[in-house]
Amino acid sequence: MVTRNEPDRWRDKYLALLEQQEASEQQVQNIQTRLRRALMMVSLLAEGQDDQLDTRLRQLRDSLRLDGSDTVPLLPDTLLEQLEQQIRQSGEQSEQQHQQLLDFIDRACEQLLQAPLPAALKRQLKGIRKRARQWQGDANGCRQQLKDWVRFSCQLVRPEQEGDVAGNQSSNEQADQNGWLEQASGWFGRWLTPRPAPAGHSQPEPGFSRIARDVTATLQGLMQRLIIPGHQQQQANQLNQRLQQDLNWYELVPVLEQASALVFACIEHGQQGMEHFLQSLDQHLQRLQGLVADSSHNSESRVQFSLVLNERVEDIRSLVTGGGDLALMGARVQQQLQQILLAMNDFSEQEQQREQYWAGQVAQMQERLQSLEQESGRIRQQLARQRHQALHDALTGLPNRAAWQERLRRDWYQLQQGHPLRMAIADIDHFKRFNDTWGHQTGDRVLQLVARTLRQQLADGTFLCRLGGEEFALLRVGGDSAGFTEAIEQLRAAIEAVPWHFQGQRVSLTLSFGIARARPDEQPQQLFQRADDALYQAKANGRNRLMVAPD
Ligand SMILES: Nc1nc2c(ncn2[C@@H]2O[C@H](COP(=O)(O)OP(=O)(O)OP(=O)(O)O)[C@@H](O)[C@H]2O)c(=O)[nH]1
Repeated sequence: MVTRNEPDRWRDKYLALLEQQEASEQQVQNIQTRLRRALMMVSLLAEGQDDQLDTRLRQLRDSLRLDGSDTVPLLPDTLLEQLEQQIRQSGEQSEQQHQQLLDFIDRACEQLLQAPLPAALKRQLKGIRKRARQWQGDANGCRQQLKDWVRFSCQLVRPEQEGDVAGNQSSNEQADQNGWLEQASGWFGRWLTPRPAPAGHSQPEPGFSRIARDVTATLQGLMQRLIIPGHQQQQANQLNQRLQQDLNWYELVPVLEQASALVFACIEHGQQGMEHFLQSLDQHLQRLQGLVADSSHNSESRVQFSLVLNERVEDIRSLVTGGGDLALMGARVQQQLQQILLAMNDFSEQEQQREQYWAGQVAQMQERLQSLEQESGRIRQQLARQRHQALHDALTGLPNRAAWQERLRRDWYQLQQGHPLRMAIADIDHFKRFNDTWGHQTGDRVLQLVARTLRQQLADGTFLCRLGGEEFALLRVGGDSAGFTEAIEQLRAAIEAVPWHFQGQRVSLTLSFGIARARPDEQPQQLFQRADDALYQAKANGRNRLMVAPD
């Protein structure tokens, strides 16, 4: 067996160790290279979170690249410390940002839940909000939450690309949601999607110009509902024509301006009309107020109504002059008019009741008046009858001595006025013999026949009465003495000419007369006395004659 010497053995051992060292160095080199690459990649991965951190990472990468050797780079302590501090701060900031993001999603969900969204979308929103609260402090959860939120937002904008947004929702809910989404996504979609540039424009037309169709439809609806005054009609027609054409976004602003000007003009016109109406209403109410005030002196209800009307009219006047919101003003005026109507109804009812009461009173009064009239007529007739009886002789029907006195007073007044007055007293000759011969009743009958004959013969204007017994008296105002004497003579002759018969016997019946003309300076009894004296003379001279007293 060959044995190696000691030097060879140590040389072989050295060479083996050298190879082993070279292999180890190579391995370290490989590890360093891999570590450097890993560090580079990690620093690149960590970039983009914070500006200061990015700066430190760039410095780190520069340091890693600096020597270009395969040796381990010498990283400055300060850089490592700064990097460490920066990473700590960045972590805290990242946590804060995640928290803010979750808070924001939470608030946004809260606000969107107030919107009239379909039930399925609301459920989805509630899920997002719930998870946002669960995943606080969890970066992965935060990212997941952000993803959910973005997906939900995409559904609002383009649901057709996201498929079934509500999962197991009912067909009704689906229809409801689709309707809403169609409207919402259509609007957002049109807003966000640009259209090719119109001819003559280099820029594509912004997507929001598509909402011009919605604006046009809305404006057309508005135009149909507007009450357009005559002087604005032309402007309205022009606007309608523009709206019928396809508007582009360049025209949108001027059309909106024109529409708003028209709306303001219509509102202003309506307001002026309303103010004019209110003013004329005020004038009418004032007149009504005046009428009621004029007739409100005697009736409590009228005074009350006048007060109410005053108050309401003042309210309306302050509304009219106060301006303010037109609709509110109109509503208040209507309210005041309602109050006036109620007051008028009350007033009218009270007036009706009052009129009914007074109509009843008037009817009663009329009834009483009628019965009073009948009563007074009856009394009048009775009085007339009594007066007639008081002033007439019951046997002959001629006026009596009382009537004679009354007539003499009246005619005496005529005498004092300058009219001549004449008197005649007549007495039946030997009347006593009628009573004595044929009885008292025959005497009465003689008195009646004489009275009737005298009355028949007497001319108008001569007053005849029975003074009592068989004595009659006559009075005449005016005329002359000869005429009066002749008239008396005719009476005498007429009585004498009557062929009187009593119990088959022809009987002579005559009258004697005494005549006198009144003197202005004498009294009625003096005139009577002179006439009576003349009668006495006639009797004394043989009866059946007349005697005239000297004037
Ligand atoms: N039947 C009747 N007789 C009456 C009435 N009033 C008076 N006498 C009567 O008339 C009569 C009047 O008579 P005298 O005064 O004497 O006069 P005379 O008989 O008319 O005679 P002379 O006058 O002188 O011509 C009396 O007998 C009375 O009773 C009466 O109303 N009826």
